[in-house]
Amino acid sequence: MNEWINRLPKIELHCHLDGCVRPQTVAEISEREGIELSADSLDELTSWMRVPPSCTSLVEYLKRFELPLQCMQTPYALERIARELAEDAAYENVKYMEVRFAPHLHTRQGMTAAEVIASVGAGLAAAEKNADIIVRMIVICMRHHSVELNMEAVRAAAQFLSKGVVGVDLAGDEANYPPELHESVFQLADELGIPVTIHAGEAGGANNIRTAVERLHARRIGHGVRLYEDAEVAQLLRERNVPLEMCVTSNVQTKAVDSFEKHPIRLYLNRGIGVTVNTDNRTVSDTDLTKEYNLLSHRFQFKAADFKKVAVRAIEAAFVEPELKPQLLRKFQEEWEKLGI
Ligand SMILES: O=c1[nH]cnc2c1ncn2[C@@H]1O[C@H](CO)[C@@H](O)[C@H]1O
Ligand SMILES: [Zn+2]
Repeated sequence: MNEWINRLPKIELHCHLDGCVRPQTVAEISEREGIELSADSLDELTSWMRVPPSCTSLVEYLKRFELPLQCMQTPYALERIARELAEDAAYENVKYMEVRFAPHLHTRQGMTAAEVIASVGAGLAAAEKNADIIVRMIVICMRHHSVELNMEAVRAAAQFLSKGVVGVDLAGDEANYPPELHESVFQLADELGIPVTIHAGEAGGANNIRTAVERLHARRIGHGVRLYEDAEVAQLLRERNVPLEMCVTSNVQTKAVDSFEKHPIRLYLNRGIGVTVNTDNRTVSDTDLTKEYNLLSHRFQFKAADFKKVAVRAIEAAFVEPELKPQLLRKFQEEWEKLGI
């Protein structure tokens, strides 16, 4: 571990709320709400919430969200989990973060999508009061949900624009649900003026990245690991200035790449593709942003200049109110100066 990496100012654009729940919090909420969990100890619970080393696909990876979701069905739970995630990130020196979640995965006990968003927003706002961090929300549409339900999610997101929500996303099983199924959903998002990011090129090919940009209005791409398959799509991203939200540990676990050695993050950075560094899911992937930065330092020869470059790119690509960006950039510059980099 390098001490200076701990102290680097950080920014995260791709982080799922339900993939980042503290196991201890799941234990306490299940106790409080009388939810029966099939784990006898905190260690066992923690191992159920993490992806096993044997994971072979995104579909298998996605099964790990069922347990935390059982404990994310009330305003209390959502508010607390959101606050804790923002506090955990602030502790790592994350200065700006976008937290994403699918409102319709949290309606099992009768909450509406708007109530879900309001609860998460309240938790994030509480963390902002106590720590030096700005946090915004991205509303996720799920690939296996109907177009109608996803349109409802987009309309709910629109209600919270400039009240914490800054974008919408499409997530879930990419291999079985191609992006074009939800073209009309993101057409609506565009009409409502909501910025779009789309998970693509993770469990599907580079063609999904093209579809996301050309037909679903994506301004950023979640993962985009398989961009290397098609030089024309890479050129499209450069021309339109569309960056990738890369999550190296998660990408190896879901087998978007076979191994760390084969991960293209360094290649993309060298070739002028916009690269940002993210965790995806802190608990499910057993990581945090500091671990990801250390991984990049040790396995991908990331130096201070590279970390600065990805941070500047992430500030540019952030969906936050544009007037906050100069202030954010200044904060990063001050911290870099303190570190002498
Ligand atoms: O890397 C990913 N790729 C695709 N879908 C994901 C990934 N991580 C999480 N989710 C999905 O997004 C939902 C809402 O947060 C999670 O429940 C999970 O199903
Ligand atoms: Zn993701």
